[in-house]
Amino acid sequence: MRDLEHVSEIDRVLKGYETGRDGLVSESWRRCVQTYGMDPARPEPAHIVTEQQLREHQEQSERLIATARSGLRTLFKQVAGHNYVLLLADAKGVCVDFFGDPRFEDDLRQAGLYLGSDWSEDLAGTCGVGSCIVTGEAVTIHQSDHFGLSHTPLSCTAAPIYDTCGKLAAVLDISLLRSPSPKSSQNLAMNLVKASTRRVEMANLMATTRKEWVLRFSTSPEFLEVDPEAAIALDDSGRITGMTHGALACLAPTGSTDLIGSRIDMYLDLDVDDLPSLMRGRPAEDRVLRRRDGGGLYGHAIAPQAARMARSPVSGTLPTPLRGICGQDATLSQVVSKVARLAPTQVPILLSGETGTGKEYLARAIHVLGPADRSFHTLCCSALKPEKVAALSDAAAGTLFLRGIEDLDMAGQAALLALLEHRSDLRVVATTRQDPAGSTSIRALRPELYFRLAGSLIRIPPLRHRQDFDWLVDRLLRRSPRDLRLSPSARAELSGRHWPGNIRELATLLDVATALAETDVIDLTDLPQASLSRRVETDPKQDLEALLDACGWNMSQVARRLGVNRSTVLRRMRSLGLEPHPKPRA
Ligand SMILES: Nc1ncnc2c1ncn2[C@@H]1O[C@H](COP(=O)(O)OP(=O)(O)OP(=O)(O)O)[C@@H](O)[C@H]1O
Repeated sequence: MRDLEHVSEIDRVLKGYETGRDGLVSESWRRCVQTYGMDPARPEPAHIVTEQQLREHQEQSERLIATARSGLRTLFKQVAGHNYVLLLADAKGVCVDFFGDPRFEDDLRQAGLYLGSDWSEDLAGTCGVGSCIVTGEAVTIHQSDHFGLSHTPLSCTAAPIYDTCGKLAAVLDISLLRSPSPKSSQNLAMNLVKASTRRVEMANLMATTRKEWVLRFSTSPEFLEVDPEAAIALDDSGRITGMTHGALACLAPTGSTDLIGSRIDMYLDLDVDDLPSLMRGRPAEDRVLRRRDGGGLYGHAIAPQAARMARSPVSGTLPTPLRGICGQDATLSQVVSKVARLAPTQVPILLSGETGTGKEYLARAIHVLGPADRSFHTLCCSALKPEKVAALSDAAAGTLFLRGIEDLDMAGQAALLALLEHRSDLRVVATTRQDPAGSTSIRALRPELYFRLAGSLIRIPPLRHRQDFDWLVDRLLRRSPRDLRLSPSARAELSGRHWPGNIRELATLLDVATALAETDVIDLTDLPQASLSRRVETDPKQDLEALLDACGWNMSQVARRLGVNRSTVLRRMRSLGLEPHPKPRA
């Protein structure tokens, strides 16, 4: 009787009557009859491929099966007690992996819930795997939703697994031989299967894109590191080379654009050089990504394995995390290429430079280039409590970042020494705002500690001495979702300022100017006064000489930077005993 009802319902649906079935089920029934020529009244046995064919299907999906297995085993453990079976089908619908209770093997085999069964829609009719392949969506095909009478006791929930190029690669199906009547009883199964496919895609992306950056997304900071919603892989130029299916919804929720091959800055206000700042080590709440359409989400970047293992970069081919440190500045370029060679080692590094010159920023890049999956521990040396240091004795291996070692008191020094004595797995990157050669506070450090901290000394020049000011301004402007540029006069005004707060001061000023600018061009009037210009104590001769160096001894350029005329520059030079060079220095 029930069989007759089922057949007559399919007949009515085909004639255009509304019977309350889900749209995707009615569509599939139509395909079964009109496209595949199936007859609902004729029971179809399960279609099982030969052993040889099964081997071929398994070989083609070998890598995906290997990646998926541990996730599927975990899922099976969660649902086994409720009599579910798990099938992994390939993109053609053939079951290539299977988890089920061996006690029901005969029943499962008969129902086609077994290795080698072919669940493609054109053979098996409306079913979880087949309909999922046709629609590309997660589906529940519950009992009489099935087209064929032999499948109507089953309840099948299936979700697609996409490869890293966005092509359907497999289907994960969770099925019950017998289930409670309401379809809603399968809502939990639907959530479980969707979460599992997301994780399989994530694991597959991580396994296949080892040489690229991976950027994971979450709409909540709490889940960013434990269960991200989606991820993409990026090459060095910021082009998307791989993705999980959810990335489309995260990056382009309103359009179904193909992400592969496009640049990340089409979707996010993000440059590939910014990726190191999205790595583990900063609180997830601070790793906000701004979408071009105005929305926001949280990002977690994972460095390419090749970059993490980089040994000695050929000049001009800096590892990605260091490319955002400097533009065309001769002094800083040398510093950065030295850092690139030191970074993959365990050598302690002491970074010196005025406040805001980017010492911590560089320290984080060094950390990224070290061994993978290590922690970044920060200690501020000013008023450092010995207990804070002692708390690190059980901390995970990684980088120990010491901010401002000139502020270390005796108790802090003793605690640090004790820590470093037994933690050779903590690589120290320390900073100081003073010149280690001339600083009395640094000279006062206990020598056995100093030599543990100052393996290699790296000096970061102040912003006013850098030749890549324009590059840095443009880089900082790109952080804004607006496409802003500086007018030439505003640029000249900024390049002439003293910048005692260095990059930090410049970044803050640009944030203010961006907020004030009424058009796409930041003009002189949008620039806040140089109110932060509390001049730092510097040697005027050394300062002017460094500026002359930065401008290749071009007087006019120096005059523009200082906001004075050329003759004033010449006068200052003479009064400080500096002679104009006959030709510009390199
Ligand atoms: N290359 C860079 N690109 C973009 N932003 C940068 C860069 N270098 C530094 N910054 C930004 O400038 C600010 C100051 O950098 P950072 O905190 O690393 O300076 P610092 O030298 O450690 O300062 P302090 O000695 O005061 O602690 C930060 O907001 C940082 O994100």
